[in-house]
Amino acid sequence: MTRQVALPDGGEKVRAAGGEKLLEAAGQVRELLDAMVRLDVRTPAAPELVERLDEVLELLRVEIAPESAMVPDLFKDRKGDYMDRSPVSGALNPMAPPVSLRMDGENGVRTSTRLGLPYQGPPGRVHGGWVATLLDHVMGFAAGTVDQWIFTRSLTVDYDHAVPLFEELELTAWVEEIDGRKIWVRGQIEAGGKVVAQARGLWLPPRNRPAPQD
Ligand SMILES: CCCCCCCCCCCCCC(=O)SCCNC(=O)CCNC(=O)[C@H](O)C(C)(C)COP(=O)(O)OP(=O)(O)OC[C@H]1O[C@@H](n2cnc3c(N)ncnc32)[C@H](O)[C@@H]1OP(=O)(O)O
Repeated sequence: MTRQVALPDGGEKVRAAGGEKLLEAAGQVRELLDAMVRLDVRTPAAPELVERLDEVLELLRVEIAPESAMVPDLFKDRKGDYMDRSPVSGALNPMAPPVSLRMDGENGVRTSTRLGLPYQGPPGRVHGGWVATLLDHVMGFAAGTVDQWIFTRSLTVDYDHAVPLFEELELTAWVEEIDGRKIWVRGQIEAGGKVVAQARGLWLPPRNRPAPQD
């Protein structure tokens, strides 16, 4: 198995393919998500919001692909386009903060991000599930192989301190050990120069990859 890291390109390919406006729209929906969790329940803007969003959804209903068309074939399709829709680093997925990754030496990846209110768990802190998601994602890329999919088999997270909202978070992940198919990875999140969460995990490719056709 070739272990080679391939990082998402932050929407560069989407832009090159003429998707500039769609990226802009994804940014607007991201802003909308943030606005939704900051509105008062009795906001007088609600009726108009419903009406306008209804119009937007009507516009999209004729354009969107069926769900099944958006699920890549595990053994055939390339990962690149799919990554633009990822819930963590997908430039086109408004749920994604998004997190854009860069290399950190030969065996690691690094990123920084800042999470707002849609990601709140305990007051002022990032939801623990999202802490694990961020680590899982960044560690998955550190483990990444370009020639096939790779899955998290085990992930143990230590929540050492609060992971704060509204502050720059530094995420790093690096390969600790490779043992045949098994890739062991470590990851951590720092805030204000202190490690606030750390993780260790095991990544594996699927076992039953079919033989190449030609
Ligand atoms: C441009 C794009 C690039 C993209 C890059 C991609 C990055 C994507 C980033 C996104 C990231 C998002 C990430 C996601 O969202 S990944 C989504 C969440 N994960 C999954 O869905 C995975 C579900 N599991 C499986 O599909 C299978 O289990 C897999 C395929 C992983 C392995 O099935 P396999 O058939 O191989 O069998 P096995 O599972 O029994 O076990 C295999 C081996 O492992 C050993 N073992 C297990 N646990 C432990 C343990 N705790 N300590 C020590 N050892 C442990 C175990 O003993 C065995 O060892 P051995 O007997 O073989 O010696």
